[in-house]
Amino acid sequence: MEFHQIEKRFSPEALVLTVEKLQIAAGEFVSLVGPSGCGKSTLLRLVANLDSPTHGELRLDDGVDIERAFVFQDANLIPWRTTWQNVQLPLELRRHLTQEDREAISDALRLVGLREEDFQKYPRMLSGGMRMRVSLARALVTDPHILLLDEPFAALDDLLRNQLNEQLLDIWQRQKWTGLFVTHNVPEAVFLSQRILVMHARPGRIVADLKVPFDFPRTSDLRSDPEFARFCGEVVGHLAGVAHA
Ligand SMILES: Nc1ncnc2c1ncn2[C@@H]1O[C@H](COP(=O)(O)OP(=O)(O)OP(=O)(O)O)[C@@H](O)[C@H]1O
Repeated sequence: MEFHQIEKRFSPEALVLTVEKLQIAAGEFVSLVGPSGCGKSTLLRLVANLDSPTHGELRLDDGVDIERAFVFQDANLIPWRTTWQNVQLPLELRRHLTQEDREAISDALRLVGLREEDFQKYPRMLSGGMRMRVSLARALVTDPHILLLDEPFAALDDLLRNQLNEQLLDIWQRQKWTGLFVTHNVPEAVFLSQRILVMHARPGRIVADLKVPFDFPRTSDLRSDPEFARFCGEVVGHLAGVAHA
């Protein structure tokens, strides 16, 4: 994925996002952190092709039909559809379902930690964490090359967020889609990512591109490593505009 001199304006006088040059390799997991209004969601929407740049070029792999899936903070499930039917939706919109599709739905649901007894439940019968798992399964079932996640776990408590972070990382390690993850939570960004892009507002721009210095696989123990706390402090410094040594 390559950004070349991208600019996004919603009106001629307001430059919302500017990205001179940015490259993200296939299979990378990158987080975007920054204050409210700095253009994180706008950047994701450009990659998702839900919006287009005012200027510049955003290139995805040449000649390949890039499958993109989006997960939002709100699970956005259809209330009158069961768990299974919600996850089936993106496949059903494309084609007549095959046995292979049914297996893919079952695999996606199990991968995110849902059990067979949950498959026929309606969203109102599920907890917030389970609804988010369904939303994640609905994105994964399309076998995306790029997974765009816009604060997917922001509404969940810390314990559940940590657990879902560990599962997401585990899924990424198995499937190796390219992950673009927006969060306000610095430890979450550090735990998940290989790279963190720190953004500032007015105009929205990337001010730091940080390599996260921890190996994979990562386990929950990493969060209590003093080096983890130190690196989180470094990211916070960049957010505040104070570069750390
Ligand atoms: N469709 C739109 N029309 C006009 N302005 C918009 C539109 N979408 C976003 N903006 C503006 O663009 C700027 C960046 O918005 P964006 O949602 O990308 O920020 P963000 O960093 O994701 O913020 P948050 O962390 O609060 O979600 C904001 O000033 C916002 O008001």
